[in-house]
Amino acid sequence: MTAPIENIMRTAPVIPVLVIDDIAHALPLAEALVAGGLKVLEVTLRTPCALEAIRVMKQVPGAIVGAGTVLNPTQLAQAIDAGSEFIVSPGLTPTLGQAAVDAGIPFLPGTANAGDIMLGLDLGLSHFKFFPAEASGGTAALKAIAGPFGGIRICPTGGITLATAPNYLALEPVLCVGGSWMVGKDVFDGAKVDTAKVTAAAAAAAALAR
Ligand SMILES: O=C(O)C(=O)C[C@H](O)[C@H](O)COP(=O)(O)O
Repeated sequence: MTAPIENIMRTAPVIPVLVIDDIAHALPLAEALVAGGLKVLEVTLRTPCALEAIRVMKQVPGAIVGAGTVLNPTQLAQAIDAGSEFIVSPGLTPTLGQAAVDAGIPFLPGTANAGDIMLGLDLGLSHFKFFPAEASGGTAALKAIAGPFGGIRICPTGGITLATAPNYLALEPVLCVGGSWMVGKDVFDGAKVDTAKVTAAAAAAAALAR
């Protein structure tokens, strides 16, 4: 069975947010990230091969593969069918939230304000993505928004880098951060992936302290 979302968030300090344009990238990319210590992989449903990429990446020993950019119950069902072990969304709607709760799958919905978090609490959720973290005001906004909600745990995502991640990871409600910085466009050359470069960037991210 799927692990609760808190266990997933505590697995590594950083969740790579991946956009897979070429299915040939899926396996080497997942292997390189896991080799660097980033085992939790979020595959965004932004590309035609995303669901297939989830299936492929799940073959990598140690990888915990989930779907990102899940917008509605239809995509939720597709993501679960592909074997996703957790679900991430950019925002939270009552329909998606209820469907995720009913499915019993670990779920990290996007929130950007107190109302979003209150909707999640009403659904019985306690773990949230804070998105878009930098554009929404960064650590100052996160601290202010999380303030009234004692028990919640947060994964900020959006505009975070290796240099800024520690500022978020130092905050009490933050269990991990999400980001795409460790897989730059420059690691792809046609179907090939510069796995050494990805593993090195992943290792730097995995070494961040919480
Ligand atoms: O697609 C989604 O569901 C999202 O929520 C967006 C991603 O989380 C960000 O695009 C990652 O942020 P960057 O590290 O700034 O690239």
